[in-house]
Amino acid sequence: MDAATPVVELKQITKRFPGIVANDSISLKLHKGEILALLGENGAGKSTLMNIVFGLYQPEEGSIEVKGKPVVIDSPNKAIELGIGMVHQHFKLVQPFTVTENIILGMEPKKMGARIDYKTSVAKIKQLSDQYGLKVNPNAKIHDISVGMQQRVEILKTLYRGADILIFDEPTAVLTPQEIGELMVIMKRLVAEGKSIILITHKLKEIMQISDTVTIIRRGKVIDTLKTAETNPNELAEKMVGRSVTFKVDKQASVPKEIVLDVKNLVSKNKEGISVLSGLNLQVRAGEILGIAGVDGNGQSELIEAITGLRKVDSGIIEVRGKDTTNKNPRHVTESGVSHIPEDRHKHGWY
Ligand SMILES: Nc1ncnc2c1ncn2[C@@H]1O[C@H](COP(=O)(O)OP(=O)(O)OP(=O)(O)O)[C@@H](O)[C@H]1O
Repeated sequence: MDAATPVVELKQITKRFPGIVANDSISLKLHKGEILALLGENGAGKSTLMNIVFGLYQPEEGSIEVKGKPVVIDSPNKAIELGIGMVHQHFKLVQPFTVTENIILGMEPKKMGARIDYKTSVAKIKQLSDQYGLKVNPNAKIHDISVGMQQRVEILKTLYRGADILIFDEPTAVLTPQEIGELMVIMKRLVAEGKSIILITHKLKEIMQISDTVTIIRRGKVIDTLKTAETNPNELAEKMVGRSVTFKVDKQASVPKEIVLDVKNLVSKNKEGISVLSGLNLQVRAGEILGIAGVDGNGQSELIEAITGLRKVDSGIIEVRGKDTTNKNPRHVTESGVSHIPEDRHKHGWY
């Protein structure tokens, strides 16, 4: 394979679901040592495309070449065999197991009587961790390490299996700003060592910071492929949504009036008895927008569920315009004047 041959080339990939063309004749190329960002709004078709590359879906039309050779990727095992690894947005780790146990899980020898040499695995993981600056302790238990570190275990899992093409699915959604910085450094290190990366995202800042090339998809179609150095967030946003976008909001200072939502000392526990909301207080006044900041998984979803009646709370009070709606059903809450636009409209919405 000469240097100009893409490590992955998708040629006119089409994938249909009932009533929708999720991928419409998509072509793209990933070169060795490159970070290619796949940019698109929710529902644009990014995950479908990457699930095809990772062997989870089969396209109806089109073909794939890996390192210049036509391939059929009919399972994740086949993808791994071809050197393709996926770092999922939702980690697939067993909490009470160690880093090493998680990494070797599923790679046990098929031959009767053959055993995995745990010590050798630890040494190999240590070596990979050092080589790519991952700073992972092979003997740590997953439930004792941070989310950022867990993501690095997922990266190690792909490297351990010999991946040289890594797909990252919205990797920064679960990270703190500091962890995002660290991930960027790791991605740069991976490509410097000869790996190639596809980064699925809709975050323009990260694309500008880290990628070499951007392919924009909208409604299942490739809109454009641009060199990152030759574009800017405005152009990317316009191509992503299909109309001009302004980042400037002319906003007058709000004049908040009476309290319309009052949340007092809210406590809610999950099935394991761990508090997901621990004495939370907030007030929203008429005429104001209240923003809630936080990394995924810190109780935002549970708070929304509690307010909208989808989750029972263990103690505390929720009042809408002075009326107690604590632990009332969603219909009651809706009739009290609360509506909810869910984060994932496919999973929780009705349109
Ligand atoms: N298994 C499926 N069955 C039916 N329709 C699907 C399936 N998977 C995806 N779709 C549809 O295909 C379209 C593309 O979805 P896809 O998940 O690939 O988009 P995306 O760009 O990854 O968006 P997101 O960021 O929300 O995941 C959407 O309209 C979605 O509803």
